[in-house]
Amino acid sequence: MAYRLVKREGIIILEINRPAIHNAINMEVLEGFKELVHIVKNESSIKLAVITGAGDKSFCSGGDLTVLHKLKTEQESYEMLSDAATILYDVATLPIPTLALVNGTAVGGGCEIATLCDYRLVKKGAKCGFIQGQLAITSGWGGGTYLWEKGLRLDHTLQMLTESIPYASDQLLAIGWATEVFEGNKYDALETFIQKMIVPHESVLKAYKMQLIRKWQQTKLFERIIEEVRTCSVLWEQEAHHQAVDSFLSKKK
Ligand SMILES: CC[C@H](C(=O)O)C(=O)SCCNC(=O)CCNC(=O)[C@H](O)C(C)(C)COP(=O)(O)OP(=O)(O)OC[C@H]1O[C@@H](n2cnc3c(N)ncnc32)[C@H](O)[C@@H]1OP(=O)(O)O
Repeated sequence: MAYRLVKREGIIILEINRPAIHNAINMEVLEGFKELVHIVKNESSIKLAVITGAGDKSFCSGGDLTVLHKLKTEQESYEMLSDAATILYDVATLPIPTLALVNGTAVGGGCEIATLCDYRLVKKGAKCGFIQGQLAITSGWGGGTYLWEKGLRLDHTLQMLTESIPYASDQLLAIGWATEVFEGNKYDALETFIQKMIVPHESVLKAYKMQLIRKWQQTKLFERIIEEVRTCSVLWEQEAHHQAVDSFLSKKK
């Protein structure tokens, strides 16, 4: 399976399970996100949703370029991008806190997925960044729009998007993108982090998450995400993007 879903003691964990290609996202993984949303919305006892990656190298390297490179036109890419962005919006607006357990590299759409979560626990040494610019596109799953919502200094937000490079864990903490940086076993770090949060009744957690979701509804976050998708799909069709993807794939061993 391209993902694993594990429930334990009020927590549900989705692990992206494609470590050979740095946990790149394909349609099967997106189905896993849909299943995560379905479970949380139907099991009121779940208090926290965690996303992580299999292995110790990567959290997620974004969209699977061996699949995505087949999409050439604005319309083809818009359909894929909007489908994924809609699924990920349902994850971001789950009625409980969400946490990215960043066990390694998170780049491109992988950095977008970590950014949409409410918390980011980042392994020391992990590198995360919006590297889409290296492919001559912008973020396309909502990640840029979510980043503007995370309360970083506006110049740091624009810098993280436009530099299109992975940031080291200490820099991610310094600019306020990482909630915490941990060393050692990721599940030990998760356990320590949630000790305090799991105490309140789930209705308390849901009430506070609803305050954020209400703000996003009132500021038309989803509409802004679809504008991001449209911008990405226009750039996607450009020759510069296709050349950048072909160049990456031609390096494959
Ligand atoms: C859908 C749109 C979305 C957005 O724009 O919002 C996106 O995410 S677009 C995709 C953006 N992601 C990338 O461009 C990341 C590409 N990958 C890398 O930069 C590197 O692989 C990295 C930094 C993750 C790891 O580098 P490292 O040198 O340690 O490993 P390799 O590059 O040799 O990778 C090993 C192996 O995995 C394959 N691989 C890695 N990432 C992807 C990917 N996203 N899609 C498909 N395949 C990927 C890589 O080709 C190598 O394959 P091999 O056959 O072993 O040569």
